[in-house]
Amino acid sequence: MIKKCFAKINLSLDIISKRADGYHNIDTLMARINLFDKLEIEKTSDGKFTYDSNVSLGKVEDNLIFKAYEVMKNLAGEKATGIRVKLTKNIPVAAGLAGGSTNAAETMKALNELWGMGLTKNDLMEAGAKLGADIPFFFLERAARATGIGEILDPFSIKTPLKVLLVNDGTSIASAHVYKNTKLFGHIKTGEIAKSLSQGSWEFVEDFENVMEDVVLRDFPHLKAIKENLSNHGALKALVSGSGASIFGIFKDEKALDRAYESLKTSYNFVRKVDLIDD
Ligand SMILES: C[C@@](CO)(OP(=O)(O)O)[C@H](O)COP(=O)(O)OP(=O)(O)OC[C@H]1O[C@@H](n2ccc(N)nc2=O)[C@H](O)[C@@H]1O
Ligand SMILES: Nc1ncnc2c1ncn2[C@@H]1O[C@H](COP(=O)(O)OP(=O)(O)O)[C@@H](O)[C@H]1O
Repeated sequence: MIKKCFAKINLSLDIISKRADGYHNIDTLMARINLFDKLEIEKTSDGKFTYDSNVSLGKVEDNLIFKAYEVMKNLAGEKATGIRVKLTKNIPVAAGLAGGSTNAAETMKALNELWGMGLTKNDLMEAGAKLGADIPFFFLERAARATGIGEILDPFSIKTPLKVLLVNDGTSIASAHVYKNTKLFGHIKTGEIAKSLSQGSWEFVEDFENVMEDVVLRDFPHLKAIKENLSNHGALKALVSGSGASIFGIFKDEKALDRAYESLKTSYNFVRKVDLIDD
């Protein structure tokens, strides 16, 4: 079975409060983009987890695909089998694009089908939330306003034809570091931004904001040039996605997007025109 694991960007991201469990309540607008890892999963009769990938992600036990397998194995009981997994990674890692989370979610979807478990979307969301805050979003398969730790999902449509250029220079950033250091939050008009996007308006694009950006740009100052470059090339808005380090530019005009792409593509590791697929 082959699954496409789509990445996400956060069009806007606010923190609402710090929780007693160390996590944070957030208010964010998330949309999947047409950048994906290819995940191939097949059942085996040896009872083992066998893994192969085009990139090295460290110990297999730390891989979210393996963790998702373990969660599903516990839920599947006697229906569980060994599996062989092949991951072709295209999504930059630790980049604010939720590459690990989307891999985990698609593993869970695949095993639910391969093992005939009959779990509902809600069952999968609940099980996925225990593995990572960003995972439930990938079961929804719609753009969403995410609150709580990211697991409370309110779908919305994006009618504004946003054109997006995504840039990543290879910097990896740990989400926990950024959450811990972000001090100014709680002021983004998330509801108004979502409403305006669902009406096809451009009015609130200038209000897109990510409260984590100050910490990301303070601790990784070389990223400022990417943001500036995107703005100088006509992006209406250039913003860090999630806890970084990917930065996306929002364009209205296709030609400006093309010019920015041509100019930046040789300067950074990863420069890609992407579409939002949840509209
Ligand atoms: C910041 C966001 C925005 O979409 O995305 P990324 O930049 O990682 O893509 C997410 O909240 C990342 O979600 P995810 O990466 O699934 O987080 P988890 O694995 O559950 O948690 C990693 C660490 O981030 C912190 N964390 C995460 C989510 C949250 N609502 N509050 C937190 O404080 C905690 O310190 C936690 O130990
Ligand atoms: N299958 C996976 N793909 C990517 N990263 C993974 C995976 N499994 C575990 N990780 C780990 O998860 C962390 C976060 O990676 P990722 O999900 O790509 O980024 P982000 O949380 O910034 O969106 C990294 O430290 C990475 O090593």
